[in-house]
Amino acid sequence: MTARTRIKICGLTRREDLDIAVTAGADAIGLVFYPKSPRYIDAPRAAQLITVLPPFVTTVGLFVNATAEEVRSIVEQVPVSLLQFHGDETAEQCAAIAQAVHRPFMRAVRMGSEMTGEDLLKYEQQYRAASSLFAGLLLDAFVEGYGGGGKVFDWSLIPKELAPRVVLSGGLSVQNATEAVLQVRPYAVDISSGVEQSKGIKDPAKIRDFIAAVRKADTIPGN
Ligand SMILES: O=C(O)c1ccccc1NCC(=O)[C@H](O)[C@H](O)COP(=O)(O)O
Repeated sequence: MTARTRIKICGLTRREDLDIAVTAGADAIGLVFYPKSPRYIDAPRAAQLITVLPPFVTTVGLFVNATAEEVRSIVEQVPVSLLQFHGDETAEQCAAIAQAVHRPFMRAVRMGSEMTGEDLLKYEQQYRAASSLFAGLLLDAFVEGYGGGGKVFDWSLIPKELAPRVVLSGGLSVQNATEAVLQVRPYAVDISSGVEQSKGIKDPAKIRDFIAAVRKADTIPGN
């Protein structure tokens, strides 16, 4: 029996999309609190959206270069259980904000071509040393606008020893989901544009097909 790859569906803005994601088996949902994103959701709408969330689904609040006060204001209105820092925040800034709002956090890494496996291992070590609230790295492609770009990066950059601790993100889709899981065997996968009809509007069939493709990979023994 292979491990069950966790699944995060990011950039949700509508209740019908959240219902579909949860029913299809998503383990986490991502709410983008970055005003410049086409998937941006404000705190009142986010709070309303997740009132229907059942237990055992992680709510991830996504921030880009937000201040501690901005994060605190959101967390006071929206019961997010995990923070995702997706901007240029330092380890110390992530640690301080996470500590201030008493939430664990993921650090998104924008995987430019110069990033090496060694760099990733050092990065993880640096964040673990900075905070006991550090929950892991989310590896995303390097795109303009910080994220949600629908672009894949070179998965071979991910050290085998690190793979079981990372969230693989960036340009995942129904078409490449099985291949991504079989090649990387990540702890989790994260997707946004690959399951959309348009930015911020998810596609029910793509969500269901993506989750099915990940589940199919989980049944295939291998590396
Ligand atoms: O989703 C966005 O619009 C976004 C904007 C700015 C920073 C981060 C953003 N999304 C973060 C995510 O975790 C996305 O799921 C991740 O970048 C992957 O997106 P995609 O390549 O579209 O699957």
